[in-house]
Amino acid sequence: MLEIKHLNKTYEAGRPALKDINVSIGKGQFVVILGPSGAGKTTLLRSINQLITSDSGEIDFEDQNLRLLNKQQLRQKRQKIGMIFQNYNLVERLTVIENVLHGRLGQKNLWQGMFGVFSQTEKQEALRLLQEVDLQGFELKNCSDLSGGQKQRVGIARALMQHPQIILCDEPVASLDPASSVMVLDLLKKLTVEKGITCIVNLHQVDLALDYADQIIGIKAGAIQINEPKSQVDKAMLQALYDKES
Ligand SMILES: Nc1ncnc2c1ncn2[C@@H]1O[C@H](COP(=O)(O)OP(=O)(O)OP(=O)(O)O)[C@@H](O)[C@H]1O
Repeated sequence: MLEIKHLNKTYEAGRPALKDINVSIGKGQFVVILGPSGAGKTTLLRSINQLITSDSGEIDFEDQNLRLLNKQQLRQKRQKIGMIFQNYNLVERLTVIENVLHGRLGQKNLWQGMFGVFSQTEKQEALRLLQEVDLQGFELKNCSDLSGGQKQRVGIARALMQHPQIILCDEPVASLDPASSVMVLDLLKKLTVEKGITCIVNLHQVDLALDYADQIIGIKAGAIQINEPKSQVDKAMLQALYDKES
């Protein structure tokens, strides 16, 4: 469902951050991107929905190369690609339900967006999604009053409000304690299994990658070093990925 072909990216005056990346990702897969700090994980993830502009190559989704779309076309495709972030990217002064409804902003015109015009159906869906992420009763709390794990679950509900086919997760558990990390990753895994949503997840924790991934992409110095189903990934491959010498 997502094909990345010959993708390259060099930041201004830097060495290449992505070098000829070729990856194929199937529907409903839980894909973990691993690699040392500075390897290019965030650049790869954010290049998929064009938050970072790559230099060449293809990102094929629904038979279209996302790199070649105009603004309007890209806006439509981005609706199908949700994103969650290490720092949650919520509007802290707004309530939980308002933040979830923001997942629909991409489908609103400027006027509707500015005045927060949401239908009864959308509000009911937001309530249902908050139940799904186990946050019933929190609807009217301000996001600033939530724990990190709760904030990340609001972020997931907001992404689901878009009806995404893919969710990009940029270090979603890096700021969370172990119990909250498991809760968030369990939830993401459930989305892949039960809804067929593809989750592409940058992680620093190899143990969690091995617990949750269907496919592991290992990236080092901007190049793919591992691209395998988890069952094919062994300790030596992971050691080499993080080894400074190899
Ligand atoms: N905006 C930028 N301008 C210039 N160079 C950048 C920029 N963002 C990233 N880089 C460089 O690109 C390379 C890849 O960075 P990236 O953030 O993608 O790595 P990463 O694997 O996500 O790292 P980490 O695990 O530390 O978050 C690094 O050498 C980094 O310094």
